[in-house]
This record gives sequence, C-alpha cells and structure tokens, in this order.
Amino acid sequence: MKFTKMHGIGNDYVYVDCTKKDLAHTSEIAKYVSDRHFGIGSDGMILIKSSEKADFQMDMYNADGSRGEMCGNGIRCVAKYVYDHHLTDKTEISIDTLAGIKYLKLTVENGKVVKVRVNMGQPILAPDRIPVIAEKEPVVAEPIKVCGKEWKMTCVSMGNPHAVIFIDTPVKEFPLEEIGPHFENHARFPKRTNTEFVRVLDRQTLEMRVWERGSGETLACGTGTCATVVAGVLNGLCDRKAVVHLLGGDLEIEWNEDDNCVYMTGSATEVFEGEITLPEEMTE
Ligand SMILES: N[C@H](CCC[C@H](N)C(=O)O)C(=O)O
Repeated sequence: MKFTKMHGIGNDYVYVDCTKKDLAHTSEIAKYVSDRHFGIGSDGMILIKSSEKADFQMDMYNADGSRGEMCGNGIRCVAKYVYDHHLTDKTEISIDTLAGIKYLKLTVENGKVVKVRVNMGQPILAPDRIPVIAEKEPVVAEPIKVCGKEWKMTCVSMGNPHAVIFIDTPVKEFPLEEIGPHFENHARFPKRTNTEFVRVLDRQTLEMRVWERGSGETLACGTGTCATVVAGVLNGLCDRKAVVHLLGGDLEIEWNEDDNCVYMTGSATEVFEGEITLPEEMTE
C-alpha cells in the first residue's frame, strides 16, 4: 500500500490516496501502520477520498483503529496533499468529514501549501451531543472525580468529544500518562473523550498538552485546541482570539462572535512517501 507520511505540528498520520481506489479492512490497517515498532509509526491513518458533496472527503482513524469524527491537524494535511499532488489547483476547498463539510483557505509559497486556515464549524455544547453525562448546558467547570481527585472540566465537541481541564502548573510537569487514560475511558463519556490540560499564560496565550481518544498523548490536537479556546472563553479566562502553544508547535484560534464558528490556522508538512506490504488478511 502506497502512503504519504505527513504531520500537523507533530500530530502525524499515514495518508492514503483513495481517490481512485477504496481501501478495505481500514480499522485493522490503521492499527497496523500506526505501530511505532512493527508498522510505519503514526498517531493514526487518514484516507483521502473523492466526494459528491464537497471537493474531497477525509476518513480519519486513530492509532487503536477507532474512527474519529474530525481531525484538525489532519484536515490541514489533506488540503496540502490534494494541492501539492495536483488533485486540485484551488486555494479555497471544501472537505467532507463525519463532522460535516469543512471549508479551508490554503496559503501557497513556491507552488506548495505552507499554511491552512480551517473553518472548524460551531462548537457543540449540549451534553447529549458531546456526549458527556452532565446536568447543565453548557458543561463549564463541572466537577468530575478521576484518580481519587476532583477536577473541574469544561466539555466541548468540535464533532468529536473534548474535556478541557485548566491547571496552574506548567503543562510539561503534568502526569499526563497517569491521568489521561482515566479521563479517556471514564463512564461519563459514552464515546470516550479527548482530554486537554491547559495553562493560561495571558488572555491571548495558552499552553496545552492532550491525551487523545484512541491515540494517547500526541504532540498536538487541532480539534482539542479549538475546544480549549472555546472553554477558555466560557470560563472567562481568555479572549476569543488566542495562540495556543502545543508540544509540536503553535495554532492560532479564533472563535468568531458573528458566525459562532471556530477558525484554526496552522502549518502542514509532508515528510516522506513510501510503500508498505500489508499482512495478507488485510488485503483480501
Ligand atoms: N483522537 C481524536 C481524533 C483526532 C483529533 C486530533 N488529532 C486533531 O487534530 O483534531 C478523536 O478520536 O476524536
């Protein structure tokens, strides 16, 4: 199977061009190629497909083979792939996802995409649509018991579920490996959850680390960064326009007051192309 390895500020995926030929056994293949010792090594796999409803379609799988509804860093790379590999010459494109059609603006330098601005759509705050088990809407600074401690979580969906936790210590010092899995699999999240641990540096600057549903810690999470700024505004901790520092780099986020949409701007990088021989049972 031919693939292209790309990342959005360190959130790396194996991209497969399925515009001409579909792929079967996708969940098993995603798990196989994501393994950083026995496979290619990635946070998951993303299929690029043709679409009737939009210019292209993105199918996203986490490293455990589970399907994600949306992937912010991934969709920027899909945009880069289709432009750089001449599947389109448009610099404003639409990509259909399980979270609806997203609209993207590409910045091109020397014939290659260097930056992408994505309209990530409106945040979803109703508990039953996130989904999270909670009484009030929106779910802001809601107590939750995890690992014997009470945390205050703010829950936002960007098509996929996020629990945002504000902390006062440097995020690099946070015991993410120990705490993250207990949020991911907590009973109050019927579809599991992505969890962001965030420190506010000032009203326009935050730092964040993330434990992703289905992939564990990643160097960045685009949907999670959008959820983080929405949660910051709901808690009165930041402005609607902010830069978020992640381990893999920065994203610029704006939760626009007029259209209620969240805009995310960031880079997309192609690292290498390759070919992998899949186990026979994944090719039948
Ligand atoms: N793990 C996420 C999908 C990937 C999201 C993240 N990598 C991003 O850039 O938005 C989920 O299961 O909802």
